[in-house]
Amino acid sequence: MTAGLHLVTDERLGRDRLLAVVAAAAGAGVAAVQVRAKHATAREFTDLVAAISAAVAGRALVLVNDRVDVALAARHVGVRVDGVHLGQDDLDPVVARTLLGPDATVGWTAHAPEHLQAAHVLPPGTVDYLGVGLVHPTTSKADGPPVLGVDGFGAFAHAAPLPCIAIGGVRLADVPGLMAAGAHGVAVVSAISEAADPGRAAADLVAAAGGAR
Ligand SMILES: Cc1ncc(COP(=O)(O)OP(=O)(O)O)c(N)n1
Ligand SMILES: Cc1nc(C(=O)O)sc1CCOP(=O)(O)O
Ligand SMILES: [Mg+2]
Repeated sequence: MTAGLHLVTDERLGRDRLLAVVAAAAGAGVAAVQVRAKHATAREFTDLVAAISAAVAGRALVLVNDRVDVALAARHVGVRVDGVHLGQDDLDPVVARTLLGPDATVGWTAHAPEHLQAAHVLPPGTVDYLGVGLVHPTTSKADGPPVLGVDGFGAFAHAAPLPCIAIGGVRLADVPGLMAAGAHGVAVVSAISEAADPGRAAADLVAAAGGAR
């Protein structure tokens, strides 16, 4: 179930703080934890996915950012991994779906009209949701896509053939407007990871994004 709140892990955090944030967010009812580690080796990334999956302890989906090979490797050694979130430069989602199987969750980034065209011609059942941003400027991703604003997100979501998760600078105050604009859910890094009480922040965001799973 991909609706609701997604926590995307913050690569700026040390490992102990990161695992504490993930555990608190899972306890607060996030729908998914997406493991994002742009500078890790395949082995480091697989180890991190294992540690995060243990911290989640079955309370949320565990998704791997970018790397189908890492998702498969973690599964191979017995780690619960539910799927992947792929960008436009990552493995083709049709191939990812074939490799991961029909029960996996596959998310895909879309932020331009041509990405919507590509989503429209996907075989049914290939991608579960689209990640759409930026809603607002972000400090969590260098060279992010253009800012859409809440209204721009809503227009994009209404033209999309799949449920859309809003991402990029999303704060608690944005969530009601995004949900009203047609969001299937929201994804955040900073709004949880930078909070003084990540569990409280996650619980408030979960409630605003439609409640616990
Ligand atoms: C939910 C969600 N939406 C979009 C993204 C961005 O993915 P991508 O374009 O692959 O960029 P990186 O995260 O890999 O830098 C996302 N991660 N999650
Ligand atoms: C990883 C990522 N992808 C984005 C996109 O729009 O493609 S925005 C983003 C980071 C979002 O972090 P924060 O909640 O701290 O703004
Ligand atoms: Mg990516």
